[in-house]
Amino acid sequence: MLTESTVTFIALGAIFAFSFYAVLNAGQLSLGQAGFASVAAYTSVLLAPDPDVVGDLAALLIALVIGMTAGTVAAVVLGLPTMHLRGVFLAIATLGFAEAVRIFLLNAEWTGGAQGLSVPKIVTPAIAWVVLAIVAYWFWRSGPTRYGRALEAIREDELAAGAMGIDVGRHRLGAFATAGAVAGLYGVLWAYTVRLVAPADFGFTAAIDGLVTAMVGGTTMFVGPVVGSAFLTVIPEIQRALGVEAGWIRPFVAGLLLLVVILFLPGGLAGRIPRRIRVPDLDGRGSGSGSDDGGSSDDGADLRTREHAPRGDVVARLSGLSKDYGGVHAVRGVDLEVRSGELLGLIGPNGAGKTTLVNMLSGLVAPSSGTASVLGVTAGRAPVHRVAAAGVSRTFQHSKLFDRLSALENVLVGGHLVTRPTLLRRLLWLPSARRDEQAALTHAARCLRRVGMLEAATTRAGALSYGDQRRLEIARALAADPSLLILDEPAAGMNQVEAGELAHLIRSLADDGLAVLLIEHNVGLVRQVCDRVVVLNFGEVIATGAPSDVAADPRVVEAYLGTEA
Ligand SMILES: Nc1ncnc2c1ncn2[C@@H]1O[C@H](COP(=O)(O)OP(=O)(O)OP(=O)(O)O)[C@@H](O)[C@H]1O
Repeated sequence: MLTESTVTFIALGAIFAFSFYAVLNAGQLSLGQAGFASVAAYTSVLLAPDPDVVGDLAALLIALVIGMTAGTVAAVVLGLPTMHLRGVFLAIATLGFAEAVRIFLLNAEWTGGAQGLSVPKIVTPAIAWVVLAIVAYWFWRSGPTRYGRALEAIREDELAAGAMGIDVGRHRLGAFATAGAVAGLYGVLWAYTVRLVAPADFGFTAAIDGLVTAMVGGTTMFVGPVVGSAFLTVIPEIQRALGVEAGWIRPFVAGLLLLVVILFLPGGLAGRIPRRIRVPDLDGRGSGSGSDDGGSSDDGADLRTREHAPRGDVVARLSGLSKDYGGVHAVRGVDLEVRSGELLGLIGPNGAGKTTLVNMLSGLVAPSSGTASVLGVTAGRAPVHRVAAAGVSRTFQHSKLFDRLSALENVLVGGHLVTRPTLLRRLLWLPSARRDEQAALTHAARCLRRVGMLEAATTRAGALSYGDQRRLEIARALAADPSLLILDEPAAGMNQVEAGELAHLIRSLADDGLAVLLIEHNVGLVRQVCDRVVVLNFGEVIATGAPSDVAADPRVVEAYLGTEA
């Protein structure tokens, strides 16, 4: 039989685990939650009114609000200087913060030192579970929103998320602040459950406990923390029922479970629950069946969500653009214009500087000298998500898909810039949020259909064939409704039939009025589809012109195509 306190502790453990889930779901490993919880607990215990004066429930509610605010403020104050840190560096910095808070609380006089401060017991199992239900509701409703998907995209591939127009820094700080707020709730509930707030309860062991609970439960599904907490809290009960008294069994089993989860269940226990996403019925005949014919059934006009420059207008102007890496001149003094509706091929031998050039165009790499003006934005000065917002979308030489998300979810993230935020409206259950989510889904499904991949909508991106992954990257880039689409070796790894279909697709995109910059080693494909070709060699433009003229240029033949034979 579960005792009343076990039931309460399952809820508290789950709430604390949610504070880890909040950041792990966005790909950040923070161990500062115990610090946020203790700041929240002490602040609320010191500031909240006496229950004898205002009543138990009112006192607890005020304490929870104070605690949540204190936790959020602590997280933002810590997050601002540490958000550029990644992985283990962030973990160490946040752990350092939590330890500093603990040592301070231990040694300050007004905190009662190691003895702590006594607190009235107010929290009942019902209260703990109501708070848990509210926290779980937040994560349940926020998951399938534009915001929730952006966080998952950052977790899967931060660079690609930025290139889709997601402000990575702001979203990471948002996740961190959420972790602070939830840890704050936990700190207050803990204090008003155990009748005490003392530094020992918010040490390293507490942080690891929260992390293990979140990891074991699962960090990709909102029920994970509840599953993890129930599992780990119940272990001692089972032990007791079996008559085993050893106190080391729970931490031992927890450690073992963490090992098993990391080795065999990277998504945790709840990760085994399949994610469901309904593919919109685009033509009233089921999810794409019969219409998935490689892109002819959805013309470009259907995917338009914003105004574009008229055909022939310059969308990108590069002048004297150069990039040096130490002594390596990757790109040297490139002058180039790209126009709307033009399919421009960029070719050159390995190491010629093609990727570096498009990385500068898309804002990923700052030029050493020269300027690149792209759709009104100066590349190198604007962060990558601003360049994307201006209308630049791209694929990458090495696939940068969000592997654990389905094909449809990948494309939904691609539509970040052209869809409306739905988080607050979904929390309030407003019908307009449902309509907007449905519109985003339909847009994503159309993009998938455009590249002939609607039938793979629910397949995990990581499980797709190489050729399909390349097409999915194009669909994801198209979902942003770009004015300039940069394709970095899209045909790499494709067979001849697939490359032929791809050529047809790329040509149709330019015919729809898009400016397409195509980097490709497949010279046949470039000659077949491009209006104009630019050849780079050792970072310099050695030829520009119609594909047939460029192919006949002796410098190109020598530098790139080898001998004339
Ligand atoms: N981050 C970097 N640091 C140092 N050198 C770099 C970096 N990125 C590129 N380079 C160098 O710059 C040059 C151009 O590289 P880049 O990847 O742009 O060429 P590429 O034409 O795209 O080649 P490939 O066809 O093989 O992809 C190469 O000599 C490369 O080693």
